[in-house]
Amino acid sequence: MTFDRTLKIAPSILSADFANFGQEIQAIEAQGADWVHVDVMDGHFVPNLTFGPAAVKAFRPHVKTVMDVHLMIAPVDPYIEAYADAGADVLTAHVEAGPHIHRTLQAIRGAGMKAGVALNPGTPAEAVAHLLDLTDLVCVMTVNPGFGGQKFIDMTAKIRSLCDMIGDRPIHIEIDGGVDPTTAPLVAAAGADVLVAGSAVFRGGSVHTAEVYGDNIRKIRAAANNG
Ligand SMILES: O=C(CO)[C@@H](O)[C@H](O)COP(=O)(O)O
Ligand SMILES: [Fe+2]
Repeated sequence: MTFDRTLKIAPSILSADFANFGQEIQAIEAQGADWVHVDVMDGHFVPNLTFGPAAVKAFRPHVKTVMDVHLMIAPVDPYIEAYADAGADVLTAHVEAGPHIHRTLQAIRGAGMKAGVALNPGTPAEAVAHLLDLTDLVCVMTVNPGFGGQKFIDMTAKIRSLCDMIGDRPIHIEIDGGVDPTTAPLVAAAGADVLVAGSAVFRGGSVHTAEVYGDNIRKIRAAANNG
């Protein structure tokens, strides 16, 4: 995985058809997705439950781009090897998930993956200030994590602070939650390069009408690039 700052759209398969993940992943990639975002929830760190390492491993052969795994679980450390074995390219843990995020990021890199750190809306940018040498991606949550389809919370001031803090380090800034053609220009202009979008990509389409996914992805990308 090489680093670049061009805008990337990462559809979240949380909004896909849960009976059809393989075809859904193939459809979004054929329609222009740059990364595939996989939301892992444990019913403890967040009040929702999705899938674990065995399911993520089953997604892997379908993902030809980058498998971006967002862990909304606590604790994280006991599962890092399992997600490496499942084939995650990027593994993101929440800074709020435990007291030892520094060790967690070291372990993620040690297991051969890119290390991401996510910030809930209530957590300040400064929480990652001493983690940047261990971090390949900072995920700024623009909803409280747990569900797709929630209303965007404006975090543009936090994104700008992170950009200043990151400087020219090769660290992606990812935005997750409520991204659509209206909100994408705000976060792109503030400095984000990876835009996660679930409902705004899958809305109105299916694996049989995958061109709808393509239209949705193009609209988000065009809005972000023109913003
Ligand atoms: O991590 C999460 C939610 O906790 C996200 O990745 C959502 O899946 C984004 O969904 P939309 O807000 O784009 O519908
Ligand atoms: Fe996510």
